Amino acid sequence: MRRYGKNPDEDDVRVRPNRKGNRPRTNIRPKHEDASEGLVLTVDRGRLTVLIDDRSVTAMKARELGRKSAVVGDRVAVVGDLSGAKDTLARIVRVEPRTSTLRRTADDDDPYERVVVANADQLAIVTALADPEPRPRLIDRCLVAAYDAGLDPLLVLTKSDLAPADTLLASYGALGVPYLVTNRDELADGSAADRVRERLAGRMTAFVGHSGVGKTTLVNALVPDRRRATGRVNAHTGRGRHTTTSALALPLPDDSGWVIDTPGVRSFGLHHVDPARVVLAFPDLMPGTDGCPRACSHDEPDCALDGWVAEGHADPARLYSLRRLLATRERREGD
Ligand SMILES: Nc1nc2c(ncn2[C@@H]2O[C@H](COP(=O)(O)OP(=O)(O)OP(=O)(O)O)[C@@H](O)[C@H]2O)c(=O)[nH]1
Ligand SMILES: [Zn+2]
Repeated sequence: MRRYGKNPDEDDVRVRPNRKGNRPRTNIRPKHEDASEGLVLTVDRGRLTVLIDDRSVTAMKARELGRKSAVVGDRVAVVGDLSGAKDTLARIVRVEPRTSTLRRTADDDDPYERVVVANADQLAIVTALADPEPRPRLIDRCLVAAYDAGLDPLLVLTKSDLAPADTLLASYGALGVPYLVTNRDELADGSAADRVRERLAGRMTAFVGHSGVGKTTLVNALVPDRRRATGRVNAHTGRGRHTTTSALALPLPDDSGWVIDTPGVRSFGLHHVDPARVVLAFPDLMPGTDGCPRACSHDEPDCALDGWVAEGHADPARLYSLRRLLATRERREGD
């Protein structure tokens, strides 16, 4: 399996090495020194909305980018008509190196990776405590994706007015994932948004969750002028509805960070995940992997972690949690 972007400095472009060496790649890319820097706010059918200074500019990929894609959160260089006026179309000539790349596949055996967002540093995993019922496997999968991409996870448990959070929290205790619990009253009086906002300060946080968990309600509470922001974006993409069909980056008030709302997910395929990166999120277990066979998945009989933990070097609940996350890749139920 080919892997991409495991190195945060690595580009997302899928260039095959020139094995034959008969056609050296030349750098024909014009310099575009006059290009302006922008941030991709959303993507809709090949049209990207890019924030340049304070303007939303509609742009498309320049041909020279080839198969390289620009996704929400990408920093890009843009040329052409940058006025943001109606019916203008600028060109994206460069995608800057990403600090992170959150990916998913539709299914675990689906090799087609889609990049969900670029440059996020936190993943808010939104789960309702009821209506719809929490789906721990989906949470685990999102956690694995976050760890793989190097994003800090944040668990946001909504609708605690409908069901208590203790059972779910107990099963995540050993993982040490930071969490917040919100309910309807706190949404109404603004305290839910205030508490969530504290965790978002200065960060770019992608919100993921199953449809109906209250993600949009929460994001709207965090970004009070969202309706205006989405309205503006829609004007440029020509889309009349404001359903979340593409990820959308929204600035938090007072320049205090970015929220990226993403469409509700039913599954989070992990075909692309490298187990060796998941264990990096368990620094307390890392020394125990020294005795592992080469390319150990840490979920196999020869894994040295069992013996090491049995010797008392780490909390067995931590190894159990790691194994649970690693095992979530093997399941095929689609969640
Ligand atoms: N009881 C209760 N209902 C809530 C709470 N938060 C949101 N809801 C309701 O849950 C329903 C779904 O909320 P949305 O914000 O649309 O859910 P979503 O996750 O954005 O769903 P998609 O847009 O389909 O991805 C709405 O009817 C909300 O009013 C909560 O804390 N308590
Ligand atoms: Zn191992």
